Amino acid sequence: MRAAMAAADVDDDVRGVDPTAHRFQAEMAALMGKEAALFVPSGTMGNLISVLVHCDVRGSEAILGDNSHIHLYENGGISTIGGVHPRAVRNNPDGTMDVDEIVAAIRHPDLHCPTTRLICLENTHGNSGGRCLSVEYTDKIGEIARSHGLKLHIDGARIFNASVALGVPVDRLVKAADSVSVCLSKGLGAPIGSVIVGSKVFIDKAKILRKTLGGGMRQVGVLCAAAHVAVRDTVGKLADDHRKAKSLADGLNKIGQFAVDSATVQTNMVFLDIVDSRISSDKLCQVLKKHNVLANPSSFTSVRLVLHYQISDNDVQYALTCFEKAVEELLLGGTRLESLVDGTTENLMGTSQI
Ligand SMILES: Cc1ncc(COP(=O)(O)O)c(C=O)c1O
Ligand SMILES: C[C@@H](O)[C@H](N)C(=O)O
Repeated sequence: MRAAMAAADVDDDVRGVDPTAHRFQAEMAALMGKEAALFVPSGTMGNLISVLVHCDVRGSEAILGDNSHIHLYENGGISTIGGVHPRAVRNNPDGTMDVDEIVAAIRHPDLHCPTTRLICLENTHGNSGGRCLSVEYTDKIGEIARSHGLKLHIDGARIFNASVALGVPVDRLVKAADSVSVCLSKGLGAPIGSVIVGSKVFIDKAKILRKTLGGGMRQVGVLCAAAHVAVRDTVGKLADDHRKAKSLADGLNKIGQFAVDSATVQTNMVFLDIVDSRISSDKLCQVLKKHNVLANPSSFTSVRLVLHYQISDNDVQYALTCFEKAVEELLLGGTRLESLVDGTTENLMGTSQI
């Protein structure tokens, strides 16, 4: 990937003449079954641009999940920057929103109300454990959008994980969407960036908005070269990430203090519940970090683990031993573990980021 970056043929992308950016964008548009594509610095900007292009009239409203990334983790950008009103609909545990609740949220013309212009989905759904939205569900929401004169955007930060887990080609999975934002810098392993895909008219507007937001980049071919390698070489490794996630979940379920609903482990994420009240997620993550196992508390009693292709099966087994040691330390007050860790830390495997 670094060699591809160094060798990239580059020029000024603000003037639209970076050849590697052109090639990568054309490749992604074809792969996703859309007319055009645009490289952007982040998934947050990809979602923001997409929503603002679809909702380019004052008083617009976007229907989105109350547990979605756009609604929770993008600083409310669609409102604070774009003046778009969010209409949050309850996310189900599987990441979907009930069809009838979406339909009920669509505004009827009324002097008192914003105008619905967009429905946003998220696939896979991050806060639901990386679960996949089916192609049937996506098509159904697309049909609802079309029949009501609305657009459909998919936050596809991990859309390739969904495609691989479902066994559905990615262009088929997003066929109903008017736009998709795809993260290259997550499980695909590129150092930075996302790409948005849609119609040529949509992408032409998106390009202007990207510049407005300060996202116009110059020799961006350096980054697109990495992104090309990521899509070419890593999509084929995602199924193995998913297999290792299930292996991690199975191992965690053998430790009495933890529980994982294995049915929710569909891709590369594992959300574990701590079923021993003596252990908090913060403390657990702190102890794991001492052993180079990086995890995020997702609530006081649950922890999120995300796998990627550089995590080996041995790393998964190593992580499981670290969970066992963490339990000992947190329940025994660190007596036995300190002696264990002091004497053997340097023998433990290298950095294993789970
Ligand atoms: C589902 C989802 N959408 C969008 C984003 C935003 O991506 P970025 O961190 O590149 O802004 C993330 C975060 O990583 C995400 O998990
Ligand atoms: C928090 C969010 O921005 C990030 N995508 C994550 O899943 O960790």
